[in-house]
Amino acid sequence: MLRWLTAGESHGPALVGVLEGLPSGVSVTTDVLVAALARRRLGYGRGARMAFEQDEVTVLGGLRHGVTQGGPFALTIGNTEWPKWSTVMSADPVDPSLLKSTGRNAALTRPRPGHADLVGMQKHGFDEARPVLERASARETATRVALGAVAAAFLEQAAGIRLVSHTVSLGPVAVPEGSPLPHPDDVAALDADPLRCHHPATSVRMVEEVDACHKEGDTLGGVVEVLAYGVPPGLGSHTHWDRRIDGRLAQALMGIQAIKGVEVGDGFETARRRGSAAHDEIEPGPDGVLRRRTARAGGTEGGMTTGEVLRVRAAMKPIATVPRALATVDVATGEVTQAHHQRSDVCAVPAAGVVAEAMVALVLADALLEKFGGDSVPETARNVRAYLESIPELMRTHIDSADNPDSPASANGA
Ligand SMILES: Cc1cc2nc3c(=O)[nH]c(=O)nc-3n(C[C@H](O)[C@H](O)[C@H](O)COP(=O)(O)O)c2cc1C
Ligand SMILES: C=C(O[C@@H]1CC(C(=O)O)=C[C@@H](OP(=O)(O)O)[C@H]1O)C(=O)O
Repeated sequence: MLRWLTAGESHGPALVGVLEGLPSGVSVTTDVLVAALARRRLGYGRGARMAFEQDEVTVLGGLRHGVTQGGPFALTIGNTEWPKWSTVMSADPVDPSLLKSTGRNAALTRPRPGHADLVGMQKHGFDEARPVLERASARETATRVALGAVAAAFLEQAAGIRLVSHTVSLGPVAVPEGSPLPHPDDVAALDADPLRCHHPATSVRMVEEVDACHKEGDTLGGVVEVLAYGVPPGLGSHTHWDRRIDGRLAQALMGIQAIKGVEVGDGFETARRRGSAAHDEIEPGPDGVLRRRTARAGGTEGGMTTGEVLRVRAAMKPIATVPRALATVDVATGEVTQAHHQRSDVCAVPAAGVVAEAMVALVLADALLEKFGGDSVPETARNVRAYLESIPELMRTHIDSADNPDSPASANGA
């Protein structure tokens, strides 16, 4: 079992992450984590903070000379803005006069609709939103991306699984249905695109949409898709609700700030189809192993991966801190007013794609370890191979691997 925990506030000294249950022998370096974090900061429409703050990664445990040791992997990501916040966010009590002098101490009593402010204050008995928003903030997703990069390294090294994510829609602008899916080799090109969109003409329209929104003091949401190639059949289980891989992916994706919907494969569209047009018919492939004619299910059946490309989508609502501030009530005075707003992202959909990719990596790494175990990468890899070879010949299915999604060579057991 793989477990991960994060701690830390948006304007605290650092974020903290622990990944426990990872085998030894995963090759990963601080540079890999830094590169993963840089990807999360990309994307057109992000606010001022992304430009001036850096992610300072320090690995504190579980890694030696670039190879995991089998113990908990622990890291911190320093908030370089900390010196400006060290009084407001001090762990220990501070002199109130000192607090006043920071200029950052105005009580946040005008909760933002769509953010955690009001309900967080109610729930915890706080009289302002600062302690709520500090932890509700998606700054925390930096930690998940760093831990996800370790999980992704394990997936690739133990089982040849590779991931890629992209933006499929932004507000009303969507990639046309039937457009080619990105491949993991496209990650660099996707990261270079302002919206992490695989369809250049749509990306241009998305940039225009962000600009229009920005001009009008508004914000945007959108939909991201994560693809995992090379996933063996049988991760997850049909036997119990909380073992289902689709359920676990949905929980992980819905656990990202602002994600309000998850689809596996064609998702809601599938519900509009007849059964004859909804499922993936099975046929003998030219290479003698079974294939599915279509990829509507998104690589899962019965709560288990099928060997097809795993395809999941997450829908992000528009950013809650709307510059053209939304109506609210000052909970200190009862006055009808506008929500507090200093700065915010117009749109963070490209970043959400990178976070979603990290969450899928963590869930798949957990499921891979559950099925195959292994205290070291070679042991897990050996178990994966032995399992694939054990599947009777007439039952073997093609695995859509990143090396060759349609090649008979990537059929399991071959
Ligand atoms: C990468 C990322 C960046 C975000 N940036 C902002 C932001 O700048 N301003 C904001 O109000 N919300 C932002 N959000 C969304 C809030 O964190 C989220 O709406 C809030 O935590 C409330 O949770 P909920 O949307 O799940 O209800 C961002 C979310 C993500 C995933
Ligand atoms: C700092 C990050 O994202 C933040 C997420 C966020 C929110 O409300 O979720 C609000 C903004 O922070 P602030 O209110 O301080 O400007 C974003 O910048 C990050 O992703 O690293």
